Amino acid sequence: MDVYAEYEKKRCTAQAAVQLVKDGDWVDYSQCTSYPTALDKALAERRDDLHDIKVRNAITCHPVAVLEKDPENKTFTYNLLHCSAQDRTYIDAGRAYHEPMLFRQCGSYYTRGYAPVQVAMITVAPMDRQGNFSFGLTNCCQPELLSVAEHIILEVNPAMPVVYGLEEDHIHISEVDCIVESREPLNTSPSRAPGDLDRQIAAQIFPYLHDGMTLQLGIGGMPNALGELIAASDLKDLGMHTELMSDGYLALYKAGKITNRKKKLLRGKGIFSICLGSTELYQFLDHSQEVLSAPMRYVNSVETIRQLDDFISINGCIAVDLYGQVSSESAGTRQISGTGGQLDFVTGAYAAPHGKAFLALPSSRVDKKGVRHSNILPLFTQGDIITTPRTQAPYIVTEYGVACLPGRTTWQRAEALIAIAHPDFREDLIQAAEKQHIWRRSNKR
Ligand SMILES: CC(=O)SCCNC(=O)CCNC(=O)[C@H](O)C(C)(C)COP(=O)(O)OP(=O)(O)OC[C@H]1O[C@@H](n2cnc3c(N)ncnc32)[C@H](O)[C@@H]1OP(=O)(O)O
Ligand SMILES: CCCC(=O)O
Repeated sequence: MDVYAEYEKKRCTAQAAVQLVKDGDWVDYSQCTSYPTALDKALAERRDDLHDIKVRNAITCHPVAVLEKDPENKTFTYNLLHCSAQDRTYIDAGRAYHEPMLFRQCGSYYTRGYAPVQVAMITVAPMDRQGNFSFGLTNCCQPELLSVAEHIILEVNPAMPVVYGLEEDHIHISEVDCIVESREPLNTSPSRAPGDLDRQIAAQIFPYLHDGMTLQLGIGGMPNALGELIAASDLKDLGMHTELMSDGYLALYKAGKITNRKKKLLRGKGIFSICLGSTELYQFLDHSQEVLSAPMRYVNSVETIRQLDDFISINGCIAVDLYGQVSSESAGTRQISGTGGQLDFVTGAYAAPHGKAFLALPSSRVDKKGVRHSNILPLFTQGDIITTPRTQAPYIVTEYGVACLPGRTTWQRAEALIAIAHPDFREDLIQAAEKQHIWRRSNKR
């Protein structure tokens, strides 16, 4: 096959490519940095001649053309596997919907037929001489999505780095319907910079870290603060096995902290599944032999993580109740993010020899009226979604300390969690624990 002739045959404008979309279709934008910006704009222009188009995506970094062009959602329904700050604005306005998932299972929703896809539109790197397009920054569920899509449109962008993968890391031109060339800017990080509170929380986790461990850092300000702390520390020979590759890891690579030399699995290689950060991070990954991508079903699999000795997982959460139930994705019924890989990594870290998972949160928050609320609650009553059940609750961290929950009774949990609650709320929490019959007379006050 002459791959260049094939390329010319399939190359077209975004407007021509989106003619593949038909009434009633599910259109999948994949996730995060593979967002097809030019195709999204072209699809939006078809608002008046299409009907009932369901678009699926995750972690949107800028306004979505199909929603901006269709303010009454007459044609397009937007569905999200994981939510960013941008996505929250749409969900809050009743203009988008969450699709709950576990990241390690997300690809199987496609292959088992639960998540239909008529048209997949993804951004990839330019074609190589063999006719392959690298998935670049988003490996994620790309293999499964592309295996079931009835039509595949590639948005080829020279800004997308070529990222080598463990196994599936590209698509061949023979499998593609249309190719659209684009120079749209890639999505860059919407992640929050760390503040003082994040640094205080990160400092509580720091004593648990040691040379040679393999690290998974989640999304949010606190994991970024921890990255800063480690970069400035004496720790050495760390490994990277993470769902999300972020600028926190770039800082660790630049500081020489990550060598992957001590990893028990894939020694010498850092592994990720999706990447979101700065342009500098994307350039760092281009043709890297040290950092490889892999599908989410591999990276987040408990079977994989348990082979990593000394595995430490650190993620953020929103609220915890005195039973040890953790909500990391909603505030009441307000969808904030998603389960993402949290439960995968909590489960995997526990299975790994010497593994530990930390879920971190500020002990309280002050609302817009200046009123302080505890993030450690007697019990959840407002419809909050439980991301990590109490049976899997790991180490919970606030700026006041660390509560280790596995193997602890209800009264021990209540005591450990109240000890790391904001001091203004501890007495109320003790009274609530007494009423809930999870406070023992000999508990400390
Ligand atoms: C990389 C991997 O491998 S990822 C695997 C792990 N995945 C996960 O852990 C997923 C779940 N966790 C998360 O998504 C994040 O860690 C979070 C949301 C818990 C924290 O992330 P941060 O960026 O630090 O959150 P931040 O403090 O900026 O708050 C995010 C939003 O939640 C709201 N929020 C946070 N806490 C509360 C609360 N207690 N009550 C009400 N709202 C709250 C904030 O107001 C903000 O909303 P807005 O931007 O619309 O105003
Ligand atoms: C991009 C991070 C997704 C997750 O929280 O798992």
